[in-house]
Amino acid sequence: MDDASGEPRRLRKRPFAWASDSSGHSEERSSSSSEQEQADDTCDRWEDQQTVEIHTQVSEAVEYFQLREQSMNDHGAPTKMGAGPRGERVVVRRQERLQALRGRRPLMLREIAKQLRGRGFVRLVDFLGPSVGSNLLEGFAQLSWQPGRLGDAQSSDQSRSLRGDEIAWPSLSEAGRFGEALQRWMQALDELVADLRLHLNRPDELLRVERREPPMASCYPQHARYIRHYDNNCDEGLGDCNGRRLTAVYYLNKGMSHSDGGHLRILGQRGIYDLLPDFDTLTLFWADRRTPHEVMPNLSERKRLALSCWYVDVTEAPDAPAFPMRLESQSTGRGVTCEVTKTHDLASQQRQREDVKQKI
Ligand SMILES: O=C(O)CCC(=O)C(=O)O
Ligand SMILES: [Fe+2]
Repeated sequence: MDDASGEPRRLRKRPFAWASDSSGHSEERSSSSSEQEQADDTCDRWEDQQTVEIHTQVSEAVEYFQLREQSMNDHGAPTKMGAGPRGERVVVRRQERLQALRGRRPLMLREIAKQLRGRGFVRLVDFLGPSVGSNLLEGFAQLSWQPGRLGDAQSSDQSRSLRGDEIAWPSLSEAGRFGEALQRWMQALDELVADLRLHLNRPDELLRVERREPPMASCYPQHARYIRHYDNNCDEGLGDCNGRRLTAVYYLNKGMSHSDGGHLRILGQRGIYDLLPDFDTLTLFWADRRTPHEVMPNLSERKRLALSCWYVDVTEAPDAPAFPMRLESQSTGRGVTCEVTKTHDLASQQRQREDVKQKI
């Protein structure tokens, strides 16, 4: 893929360059912001030589399949990083930094952009407040659910053991409190992404992201998991390119603790992070090959509930079933009403998408 400057295609950033100590744990080093930026620059440096490119791609593939094997053999093993003090401390520190910038939106946006660019994900707590979250939660009871499916697999016992969630597509035109809450959520998310476009304006970031898929609700019963995968398995225009650039997942699980499992495990460029899917928390991460991730088994009897949306670069996938997002940034916004999409027939398009979604 050529970049905006018209430079020739070069090697994609290595997706698996996280630092790991000999125990297999990864740790974020505390670093000054200039060191941090230097590290980011290093990540952005490209290799030019063809041989290096081929070698790197082969070892990435091998590494990825080893990771997948590891994921499939985990069988609900307790999480290593998030449950332990180190990984959690890092995630919490980042969150606190963001919290401190609340009410100062321009600074908050810069911090969100920095975290996304630097480690591939960002976690925002107290995204909408308890009443919107509770109305969403209430509405989940009225959705019609169906099994989530892996790319090529039928809904067999084996595929359910790899991906055990149930999914549904709530309509933004739902009546009552649920519909209102959905629209509030969608609007807040669209505004956030629109604002972030100003900070994340590279071609492989949000530059060409103007659309999003219909939101998807997910429900993981006890023991359900989702093995390691990418949400968009596109490699420089090759492979299964669905245009997804940014994944947003908003969680609805009250009173969760690490012993409940169900973490979102992100294999980021700087480490492995287990993120607790707790109530009113939003996680954003790159949907493409920069972010292998998985949902760890839900060890609790309570269902793990979330609402997701994928933001799409249609230049990568012109036929993607995606719709215009609200593009006005909140800072300059004039209160344009959130576009309401009937998800009726979108559900069948979405199902087709789920069928072809490449799972590793
Ligand atoms: O619910 C989550 O934390 C992530 C789910 C996921 O990876 C997906 O639906 O593709
Ligand atoms: Fe995913």
